[in-house]
Amino acid sequence: MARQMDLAVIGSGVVARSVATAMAGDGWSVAVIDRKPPAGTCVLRGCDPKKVLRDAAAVVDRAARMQGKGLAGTPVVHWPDLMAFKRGFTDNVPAQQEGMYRDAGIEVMHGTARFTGPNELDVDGETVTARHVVLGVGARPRPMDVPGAECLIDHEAFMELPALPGRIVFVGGGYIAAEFASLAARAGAEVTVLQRGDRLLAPFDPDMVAHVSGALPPGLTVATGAEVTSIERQGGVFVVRHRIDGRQAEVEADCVVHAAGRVPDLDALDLAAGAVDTEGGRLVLDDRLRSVSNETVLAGGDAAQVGPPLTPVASHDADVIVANLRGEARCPDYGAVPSVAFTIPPIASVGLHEADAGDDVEVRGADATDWFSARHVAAPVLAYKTLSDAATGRILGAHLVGPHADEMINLFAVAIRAGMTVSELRDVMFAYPTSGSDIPSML
Ligand SMILES: Cc1cc2nc3c(=O)[nH]c(=O)nc-3n(C[C@H](O)[C@H](O)[C@H](O)COP(=O)(O)OP(=O)(O)OC[C@H]3O[C@@H](n4cnc5c(N)ncnc54)[C@H](O)[C@@H]3O)c2cc1C
Ligand SMILES: NC(=O)c1ccc[n+]([C@@H]2O[C@H](COP(=O)([O-])OP(=O)(O)OC[C@H]3O[C@@H](n4cnc5c(N)ncnc54)[C@H](O)[C@@H]3O)[C@@H](O)[C@H]2O)c1
Repeated sequence: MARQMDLAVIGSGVVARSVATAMAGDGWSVAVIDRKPPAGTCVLRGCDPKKVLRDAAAVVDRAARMQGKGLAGTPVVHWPDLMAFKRGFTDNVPAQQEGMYRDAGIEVMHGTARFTGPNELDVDGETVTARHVVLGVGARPRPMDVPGAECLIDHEAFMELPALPGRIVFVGGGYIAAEFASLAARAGAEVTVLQRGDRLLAPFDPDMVAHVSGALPPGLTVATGAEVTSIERQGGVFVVRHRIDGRQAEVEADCVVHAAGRVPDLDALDLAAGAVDTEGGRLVLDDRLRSVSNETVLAGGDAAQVGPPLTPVASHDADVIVANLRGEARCPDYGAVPSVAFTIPPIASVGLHEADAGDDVEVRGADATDWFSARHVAAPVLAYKTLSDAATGRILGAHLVGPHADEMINLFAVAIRAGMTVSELRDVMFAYPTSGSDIPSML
């Protein structure tokens, strides 16, 4: 006997939770289906646990910088204790989420969902029919076609390691490599990042990235233009071979981590059976996040990757999906999505990039490492770049690196969303001495 629902949501992350609770609140019958314990990537396997590890490593970094400046004795990361502390933020969450769903009258199904018809799903042998299906299935590590790829562990396994390996290689040079390498090096590992591209952190301003690359801690080596060609297990050690500057090189490691990008996790869904079109491994969606071939199916977040695969985007997509399920006609707006890579120091970005700016855009930027905000914490880097419309003064973009860049970027996001001009933002009184009080000098 099939379960008949108004809405089946596949996934239980940011997209799924928001859509499911909103529609259940409207009186719809809703099922949330996940093959993993509910709560999704950000809370259980991504942003939150990563930030716990990273912020502990940042304490070590800050203390090390202050040696001889009033602090003596550097703290060390005790990995097993840090893991236990991290688990305090994750272990209870699935049960809490199940309780929350139950209280909201939402059915939680554990299993892998796949389409068996345009409005019908199979969930490990159980049939669910639904007027609408929302795909909040997220992303998975991009399959790597190199010999020995099975030796790679992913970020999830990395965050479960009982002990920090002595030597770690990260394959890739984006968010995951930069953040995890940064924290692992501060935690005491010898870390190598093998990045195929010509710099770390391609989505960020190249000048800000250069500051991050120039402030790498001891124990962290970044090789750019390095394409991994094979990984070989030799006893308990891995040999990671790569091509760099036209020659072959190799590096040994105790652990090799996949950080080479994530793709929408669509394979298990049998989308053809659901009449849901894909192209090149991506869903084909209209401007309201509906499948072009089956309008009763909508998708958002990392599964859709219409906007950048970030939590605030997943949350925004969920709002758009809810509006469209309610019969409104809403399109997503990805203008001014703030983004932070929680490297040590953090790097942040919002809005227009210099590379995309025309002649009518004013760009101001500087190395501000000699400002008080950096000097009083012995920070090795503080730099900024701001962009504004030359004619109207409207703020269009901001790119930051250094202490509190991760928080400051939100102030710029507010200014851009609110359509503020340079003179309006300069007029704001910021509490002093805070990093926010540097903002008028950045404009
Ligand atoms: C290591 C890491 C760190 C990150 N840090 C940040 C950060 O600091 N800031 C930020 O903004 N973003 C960060 N992100 C990105 C952010 O986590 C994602 O953009 C966000 O979680 C996407 O949410 P979602 O709802 O689209 O999917 P997810 O939260 O990934 O949910 C998808 C769920 O669908 C389930 N699923 C998939 N297929 C099926 C199926 N066929 N049947 C049943 N269930 C299925 C999966 O088990 C999963 O639980 C990070 C990502 C990673 C990997
Ligand atoms: N702080 C955050 O917001 C945060 C943190 C972690 C992850 N994320 C999200 O998760 C997504 C996935 O992260 P990611 O770091 O895996 O991907 P990414 O897309 O950020 O970076 C992948 C990098 O791997 C490199 N690469 C690909 N194949 C390679 C190979 N064979 N050899 C060497 N390098 C190779 C690419 O050049 C690219 O720079 C990101 O796009 C991001 O949106 C966000």
